[in-house]
Amino acid sequence: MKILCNPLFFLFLGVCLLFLFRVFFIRTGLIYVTKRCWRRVVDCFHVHQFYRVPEFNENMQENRLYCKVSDYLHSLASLEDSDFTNLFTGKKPNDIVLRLDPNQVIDDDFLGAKVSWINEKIGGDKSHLRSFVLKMRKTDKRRILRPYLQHIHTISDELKQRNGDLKLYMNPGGEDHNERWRSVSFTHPSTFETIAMESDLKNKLISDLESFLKAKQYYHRLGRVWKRNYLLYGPSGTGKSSFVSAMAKFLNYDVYDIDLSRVVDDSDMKLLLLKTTTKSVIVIEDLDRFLIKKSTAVSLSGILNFMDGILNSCCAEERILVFTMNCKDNIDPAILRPGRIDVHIHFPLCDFAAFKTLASNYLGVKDHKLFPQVEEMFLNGATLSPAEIGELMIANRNSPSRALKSVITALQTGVEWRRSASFGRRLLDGSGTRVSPEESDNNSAIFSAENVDTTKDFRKLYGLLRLKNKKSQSFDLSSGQKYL
Ligand SMILES: Nc1ncnc2c1ncn2[C@@H]1O[C@H](COP(=O)(O)OP(=O)(O)OP(=O)(O)O)[C@@H](O)[C@H]1O
Ligand SMILES: [Mg+2]
Repeated sequence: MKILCNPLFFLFLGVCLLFLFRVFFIRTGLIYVTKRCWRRVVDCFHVHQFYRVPEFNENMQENRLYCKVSDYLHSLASLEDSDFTNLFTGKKPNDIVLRLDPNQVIDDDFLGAKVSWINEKIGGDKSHLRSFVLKMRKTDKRRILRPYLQHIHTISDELKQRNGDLKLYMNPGGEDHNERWRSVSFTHPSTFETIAMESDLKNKLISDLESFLKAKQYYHRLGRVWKRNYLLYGPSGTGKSSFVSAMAKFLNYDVYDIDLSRVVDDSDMKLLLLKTTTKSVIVIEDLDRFLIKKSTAVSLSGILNFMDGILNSCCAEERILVFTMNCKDNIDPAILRPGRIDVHIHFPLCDFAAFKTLASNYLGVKDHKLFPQVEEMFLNGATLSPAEIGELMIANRNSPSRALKSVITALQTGVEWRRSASFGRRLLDGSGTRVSPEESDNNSAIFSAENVDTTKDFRKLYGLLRLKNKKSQSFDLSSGQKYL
C-alpha cells in the first residue's frame, strides 16, 4: 500500500503506459488514423484554397504543367505514404516505380508550409480526364504559391534532364478522339556523336539548333511563329531517322511521329497538331512517298498549312518540324519553298570520311592496313549506305579485319550491282538516290522504291554472301540476285 503513495511509482507507471500506448499505436497503425484525425481537426481552423491542374486545356491540348506536376509528385518520398500506389518495373530490370492511384492524396512541405495534392479522375472510373488538385492554406498562399510552382518547374526540368526522359508520341488513328496520341518512352540510341556526317555540316546544324533555341524574342519581333522546319532527304539507310533522334536528344524535346496513312482528313491533321505540345520535334517520315502516291487522306493544302505554321500559331510554340524524303526531285516546289522549309539537309551515301567514323563507332578502329584499299574504292565511285556498312560491321564486330574485308567485297559487289542495274535504265541519280516508283516500276522488284528497302535487300545479299563465303571466297552477284 505504501508503494501506491510513492510518486516515483506513478511516474514509472505513466512511462510504462505511454510506452505501451506508443507500441500499440504504431503496431496497429492507429497512429496514422490519429494523425489524419488530428489534421482534420487542425484543418477546421484554416481556410483553404484549391488549384486544379487539368491534364488537357479547353482546346483539348495537353497541359504541360500537368506533366510537370506529375513528374514532380512521383519524385517525392512521401509518395510511399500514400494509401494506394501502383507498382511498375522501371527502366532498369530491377527498378520498381511507384505511381499514384486515382483519388489518392500526397503531402508535401514547402518553405515551412504544408500542402497536399489529390490525383483526381474527373467524371468517374471510365473517364480519361485526369487532374491534380493542389490544396493549400489561404494564409500561405501569397507567400508560397508562385515560388512553389516555380520550384515544381525547376525540379521537373532537372528530372527530365537527368533521366533523359523523352517521349515518343504516335498517332494510333481510329475512332477514339480522346486518344489522338499514344506515347512510349523515347529510347532511340542515336546522338550527334554516333552519326557519321561531315563534321563541318554537323557543327553548322548544331549551331543552327542552338541559335533557334535562343531566338524567341527575335521570332516574336518579326511576328513569326517560333518554329523551324527541316527537310532531311537522301537514300534509304543514310541516317535521316537517326538524325531526328539526335536532334530530339540534343534539344531535350519530345518527338511526335505523324503517320500520314492514319490521318483521316485535314481536320484530323489539325486536331493532331493542336494536341502536340511546346518543346517538341514533329516528324513526318517519307513525305515524298505520300505525296507521289497520294496515299494519304490529307490534302496538299492541309500539309502546306501545317508547314506554314498558320495552325501552329494557335498552339504552343518552340517546336521543330522535320520532314524526311528519299528524293525531292518530284515534289511540288510549293512544299520546298523558303519559309516552308527553312533548312534542307542532304544525307548522301557513304564516303571515306563517313566510313572512318562508322569504323571507329562500330569496331573501335581508327586506322587499319585495309583503309587505303577502302579509300581507293570510294575514290573510284564505289559506295554503300551507312546502314549497309553498319550491318556488315555489326555482323563482324569481333574481327575488324573480317569486317573491313566484307565491306570491301560489298563495295565491289555494290559497284557491279549498281552497274548491272544501270544497263536497262538509270536507277540511281547522281547522289545515289533511288528514283521514284513511277520511274522504276518497269524494272526489277529489287529497285522498286515502294516495295524494297535497300537495306533489307542488302541484308539478304549479305546473308547469301556469308553462306557462300563458307564454301568459297568469291561472291557471284548474278546468282545472288535470283534469290532477292
Ligand atoms: N550517317 C549515319 N551514321 C551512323 N549510323 C547510321 C547513319 N546512317 C544510317 N545509320 C545506321 O543505319 C540504320 C538505319 O538508319 P536510319 O533509319 O536513320 O536511315 P534512314 O535514312 O532513316 O532510312 P529510311 O529512308 O529507309 O527511313 C540505323 O541503325 C543507323 O544507326
Ligand atoms: Mg527513316
